[in-house]
Amino acid sequence: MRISVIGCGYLGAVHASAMAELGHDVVGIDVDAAKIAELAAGRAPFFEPGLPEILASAIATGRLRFSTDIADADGAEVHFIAVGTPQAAATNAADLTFVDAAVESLLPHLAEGALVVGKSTVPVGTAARLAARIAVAAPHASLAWNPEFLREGYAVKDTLEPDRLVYGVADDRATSVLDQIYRAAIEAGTPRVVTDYATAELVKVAANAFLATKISFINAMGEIADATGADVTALADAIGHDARIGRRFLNAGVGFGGGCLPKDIRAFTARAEELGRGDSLAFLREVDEINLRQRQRVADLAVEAFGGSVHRKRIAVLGVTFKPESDDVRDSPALDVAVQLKGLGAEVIATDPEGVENARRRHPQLDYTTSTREALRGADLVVLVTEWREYRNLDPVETGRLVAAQRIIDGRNVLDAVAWRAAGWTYRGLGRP
Ligand SMILES: NC(=O)C1=CN([C@@H]2O[C@H](COP(=O)(O)OP(=O)(O)OC[C@H]3O[C@@H](n4cnc5c(N)ncnc54)[C@H](O)[C@@H]3O)[C@@H](O)[C@H]2O)C=CC1
Ligand SMILES: O=C(O)[C@H]1O[C@H](OP(=O)(O)OP(=O)(O)OC[C@H]2O[C@@H](n3ccc(=O)[nH]c3=O)[C@H](O)[C@@H]2O)[C@H](O)[C@@H](O)[C@@H]1O
Repeated sequence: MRISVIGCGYLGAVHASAMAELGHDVVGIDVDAAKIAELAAGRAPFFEPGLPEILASAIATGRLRFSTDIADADGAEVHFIAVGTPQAAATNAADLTFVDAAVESLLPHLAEGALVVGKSTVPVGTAARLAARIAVAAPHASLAWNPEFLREGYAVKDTLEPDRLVYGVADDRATSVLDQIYRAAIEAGTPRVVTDYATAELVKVAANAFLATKISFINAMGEIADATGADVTALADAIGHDARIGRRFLNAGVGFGGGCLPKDIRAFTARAEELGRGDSLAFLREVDEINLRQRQRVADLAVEAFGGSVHRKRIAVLGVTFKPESDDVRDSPALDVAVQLKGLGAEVIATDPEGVENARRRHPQLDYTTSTREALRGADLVVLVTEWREYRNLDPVETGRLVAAQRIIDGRNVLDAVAWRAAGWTYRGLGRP
């Protein structure tokens, strides 16, 4: 099928490449000329494992092009909307400016029978509003909402082999068009839920709200464990054996960040309030607060480690991205901790295998290095906040030779506390004795 993908960020660039990989004829469109120049040259503008390979192979087939000109969407049968929906500047609500602008810009280019397919995460009610707009301005076209569940770091696999497909549609034709697009996944037995717009929009935010709640739940248990000498990791293992609970997303630590979970739970809460159902999602405020407390807790542990002040202490912060296998620093707990410590007067040296460039752009006041050894050398304290494999595999004895003082805070509870203590380190985890 002929497809356009409007918005080529973490979601859209992967989606465009994956659709071409599946055999469709795709044009990716973005207003960011630098991003489009990179993509058109076959280079991924951000770190995402597997993307460079499918990008290059799809471009080589001639089935994938990139453009800054919305007119290049002309003639496509399906137009995916994959632009950002960040938190609005002054409120918790989602900023829909980009979605609205993308749909407006598409209207003159919609061919007879074209299907606009929303992938961006939006507040419930957005699809119905946009469908009404399309019905007036381009009545020969229609709309579906097809939320995306990919995880950064696994985006290519998640796009090609999704857990499930969700279609929010107003008619059967939209379902059959989406079935053609996702034929390979459907033939592989991927569950598919066909529903209305509102349910499809809600499925997406409900899924992220559930994941965020699961993480904050275990972090709340971690706070209680801290107060009682219990071990939250053993607790998570034990409750995780119950198949109804499950062990995934029960890793206590510095908490969740990124371009999605934090802003999605806030936007969901804001939307519920607009709908007069604020009470139903009041618990998500608590989920947010528990989450933000973990960042504070790591900073507090650092201060505690020096008996009350980090002033002029050299602190190595391992990790700046919101999670490993990504260069994304949006709402990163790791970067937040580094900035807090710097603000308290510490000499922070932050390191990350992929995120330094993005972090430096946001927080130029910090010192960065891409070398773990350089970060560790002479440190009075080491703070592990993003669990890249390289940091998980650090050898406590060898690391001990690099630092000035053997103090470590394991903000992700991924190190072997016994081994680190045996090597002479003062080890602190979160919710672990
Ligand atoms: N990043 C992720 O892992 C996932 C993101 N989502 C959702 O997908 C949406 C996009 O997220 P990301 O890709 O992370 O954001 P992003 O910020 O990386 O990408 C958005 C892109 O849209 C472009 N854009 C903005 N206005 C435009 C316009 N009028 N026309 C063309 N391009 C325009 C921007 O230049 C940018 O490149 C959000 O709603 C997000 O919640 C959903 C699932 C996964
Ligand atoms: O809507 C989105 O954009 C996406 O948001 C998340 O994906 P992502 O943000 O890429 O990352 P996750 O793997 O979900 O991790 C989110 C955050 O939670 C943290 N986390 C995760 C798991 C855990 O047990 N503990 C924990 O603190 C991670 O470190 C990270 O900061 C969802 O997992 C995706 O399904 C969804 O599509």
